[in-house]
Amino acid sequence: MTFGARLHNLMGERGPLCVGVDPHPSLLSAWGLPDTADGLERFCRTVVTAIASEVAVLKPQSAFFERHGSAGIAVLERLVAAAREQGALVLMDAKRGDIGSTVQAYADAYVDPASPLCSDAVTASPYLGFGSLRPLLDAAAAHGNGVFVLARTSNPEGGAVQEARTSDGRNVAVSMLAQAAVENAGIEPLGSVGCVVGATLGGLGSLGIAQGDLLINGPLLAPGIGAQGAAVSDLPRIFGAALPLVMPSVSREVLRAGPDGAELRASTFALKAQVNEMLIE
Ligand SMILES: O=C(O)c1cc(=O)[nH]c(=O)n1[C@@H]1O[C@H](COP(=O)(O)O)[C@@H](O)[C@H]1O
Repeated sequence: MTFGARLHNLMGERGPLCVGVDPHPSLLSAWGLPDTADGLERFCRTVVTAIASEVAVLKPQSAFFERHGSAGIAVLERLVAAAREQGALVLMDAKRGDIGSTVQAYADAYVDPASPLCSDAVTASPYLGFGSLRPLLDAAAAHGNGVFVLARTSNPEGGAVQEARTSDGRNVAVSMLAQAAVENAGIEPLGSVGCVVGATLGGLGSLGIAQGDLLINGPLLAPGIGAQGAAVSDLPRIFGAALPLVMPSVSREVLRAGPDGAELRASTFALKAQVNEMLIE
């Protein structure tokens, strides 16, 4: 089954909330854990036990594992396996991008089942050109996995690049959305090439993005809720008719509830309820 189909089904069963696994040093400390690979392992075990059977997608942020070197990567490998055992899809937040020949190696690492880091999907930066991601898009499709391409990121600096105009007059973010839509054209029930559009953006009009540009027939990852200042209630204004494609993504706002597993679960349920309510309205 394709990633898009698996995600579509699971979003229907569990709701669209994606929880990010971002073991910041400050969070490890707040949880009473050491800033070591062992601390990381215990952090991940708690998160998986508490919520991996409740959310559609867990999104580990690779950087927080990489900073612990090979021992951290080993923890990440175990996290991927444990989360999937609980039925969650894993979106590896690695934001990789390079020339095509190197992107092939990232494809081997993140979307090929022969790799211990293979995930259901991976985030990718298209800022060496959308076409440079071709080996990753092709490998993901061949293995039934997905790719999330950065379009308009949640950080304030993103606009300087992503709102720049391309030679055809569209802005860069819209051009990325349009190219993702081409990849997903005609695929039922949902394509496997997602885009990232921050939940922090206020109104799209001022960004040169029309709501119709968001109808890419693929998932829209919307980070920025909680710690970056956006709220679930901002989503309808930003996404409008594209709301059914949106996966709101939250890391610190949920993780702060730890280390108690029951509180972590309660914080996740509270956010899931907010998201479901917003979808019904
Ligand atoms: O690809 C992402 O997930 C991402 C894209 C983006 O535009 N903004 C963004 O914050 N993220 C990631 O989403 C997570 C946000 O974490 P919190 O701000 O703690 O919820 C981090 O891991 C970011 O790297």
